[in-house]
Parts: sequence; structure tokens; C-alpha cells
Amino acid sequence: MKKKALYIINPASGIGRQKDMAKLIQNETDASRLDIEILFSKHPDHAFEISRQAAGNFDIVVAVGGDGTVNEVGRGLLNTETALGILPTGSGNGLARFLQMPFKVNKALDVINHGNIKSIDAIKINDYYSLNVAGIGFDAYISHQFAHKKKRGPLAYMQLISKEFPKYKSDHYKIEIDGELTELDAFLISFANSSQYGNNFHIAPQARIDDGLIDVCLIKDFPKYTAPALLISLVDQSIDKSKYDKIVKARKITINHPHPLLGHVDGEPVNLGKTVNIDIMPLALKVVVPPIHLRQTSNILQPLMEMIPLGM
Ligand SMILES: Nc1ncnc2c1ncn2[C@@H]1O[C@H](COP(=O)(O)OP(=O)(O)OP(=O)(O)O)[C@@H](O)[C@H]1O
Repeated sequence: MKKKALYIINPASGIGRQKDMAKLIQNETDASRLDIEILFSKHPDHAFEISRQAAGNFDIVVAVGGDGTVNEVGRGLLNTETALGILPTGSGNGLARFLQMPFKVNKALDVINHGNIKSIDAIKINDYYSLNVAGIGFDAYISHQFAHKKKRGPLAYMQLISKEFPKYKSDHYKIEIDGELTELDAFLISFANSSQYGNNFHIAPQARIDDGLIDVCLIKDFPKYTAPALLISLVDQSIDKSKYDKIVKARKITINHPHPLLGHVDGEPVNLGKTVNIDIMPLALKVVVPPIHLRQTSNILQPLMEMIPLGM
């Protein structure tokens, strides 16, 4: 039977490939399998409003953008029968990379045509929902700083990190992980559903997205001169072997802090307040995943290659 798919394009995401996207989607859709509609998000959180209304009325709602758009669309589909599709055209796209989505537009559209579905976990963090990686500490601080910047894209992001990193001071946290209290000075603490932030930077190399568990990644305070080694270990998926890292798999986490915490949810800045409650939502979201012949394993050079316009 033919399925119904709604594409939601975020015109503000990514590195300028959005303008031709509607035409490409129309051209590459297999009309014998899918009836499609295409909409553009008009403002932040609009994709959430559209997808929540579409849940139940469409088989698939496709986020055309980065992790922010994927989060908005996915949130609207939690605990429904409608599946999230991803056409990865953002700057990071951690969830799409983890799911081995192809990044060439025609292949990604072929994944949607095929419509293979699997269920994945989601993470609830206070009143927010994360599908990929959420956290507090340095990465959260950077996401807040980045939100005020006019210049976008991975290069502007790297510039900001190199400016802020030398000044950044770790904080002291009391964190209860499945009932066990830990105290530490941490550079950052991540709550990972997938293994990576995006662009193949793997904060939780062993994370599985359907195991009903959150990978809590505690990056302890470390001497700044060890940063290059830690950065490399994010790329070669060995950060869990660093003496400055501890990863615990858990279902429930609580943090009580003396001052309000800045957080990020799938790369988007959020204010978490003094108390943070984090829970796993096992298999709460259906997602369209690539069949074996369309799976793409990627390396660190891939995001750079994607910036070079060698055709779609
Ligand atoms: N029409 C719009 N105008 C401006 N901003 C929008 C619009 N629609 C969505 N947004 C916002 O755009 C922001 C960026 O989107 P998204 O995260 O998808 O792209 P990205 O930052 O390029 O990718 P990634 O998160 O993978 O690095 C999100 O915060 C989203 O809320």
C-alpha cells in the first residue's frame, strides 16, 4: 500500500543547500510508493507544531535539516505510529550519521522511498526531549554563545571553541546516577542516546540507541595541554579509554546544583535551572533507517567533503 510522507524543510539550517531541496524531493520521490507533501518551517519550533499535527495523518514526517530540525520533528512524533525520516542537510547531523544515513540527497531520498522502520529511545531532560546527545558544561556553554553569533557553519563553530576553551573553567557537580551519588569537577557531562555529537565526534563510542539506557559521559577536569589528545580520541572513538573520562550506562539521573545550569539538547541551547531530571524513554520513536545497501559509514573527512559542491 502507498504511504504518505510529509517533508518539513528548515530553510535556516545547514550550509546553503536548502533552496533547491523541494524540487529534488519531488524529482527523486518514488510515486509508486509514496504520496508526498512539502512544507517549510517559518520560525524556530514551527517544525514541531507541524509534525505534532501530522502525527497519525502521515506514515512518515521527514526533517530536512540538521539535529535541531530533527529534534523538532521527532518530538512531535514521540509515542505515535508515525515515523521520523531524516534528509540530512544540516551542519552536524549526529543522529543521521549514527543511523548511517547517506548524505547524498538522492540516496537519502531513496531511504525514505524504501521506508524501513525501527524504534529508537529518546531522553527526557526536564521538559525537553533529546534524540541524540544532550549535556551540561563546556558544550552547553558553547551552544549558548553560538546562538548569539551571526556567523554560522562549522568553521565559525570551531573559531568560537578555540576562543572560549582557554578561558573555560570546570564546575563542581553532584550527580545521582541510578541512585548512586557522584561528586566531581567536570569539564562537561553528556547524556548520550547516539554515540556522536555530529561531524563524527564520538562522545559515547559504545552507545546504542535502542538499549533503553543513557550513556552518561563524565569528562573530568583535565589539564588544557591534553586537549589535542582528547580531541583526537573523540574522532577515533576512543574517548572512553581516557583517564579523564568515565561513562556509565543509566536510566535515571538527577543533578542538584547551587546555580541555574545552562544545557544543550541536540546542540540547541536550553536553560535547565538548578534541578535537572533525566529519564530514558525506551523505544519511544519510530525512525526510517537505511536498508543495508544504502548504509553509509563515514569518517572525519566526510563533513569536509560535503562542503565541496560536487553535485548532489
Ligand atoms: N524558518 C526558520 N527561520 C529561522 N530559524 C529556523 C527556521 N526553522 C527552524 N529554525 C531553527 O533553525 C535552527 C538550526 O536548525 P538545525 O539544527 O536543523 O540546523 P544546523 O544548525 O545547520 O544543523 P546541526 O544542528 O546538525 O548542526 C534550529 O534552532 C531551528 O529551530
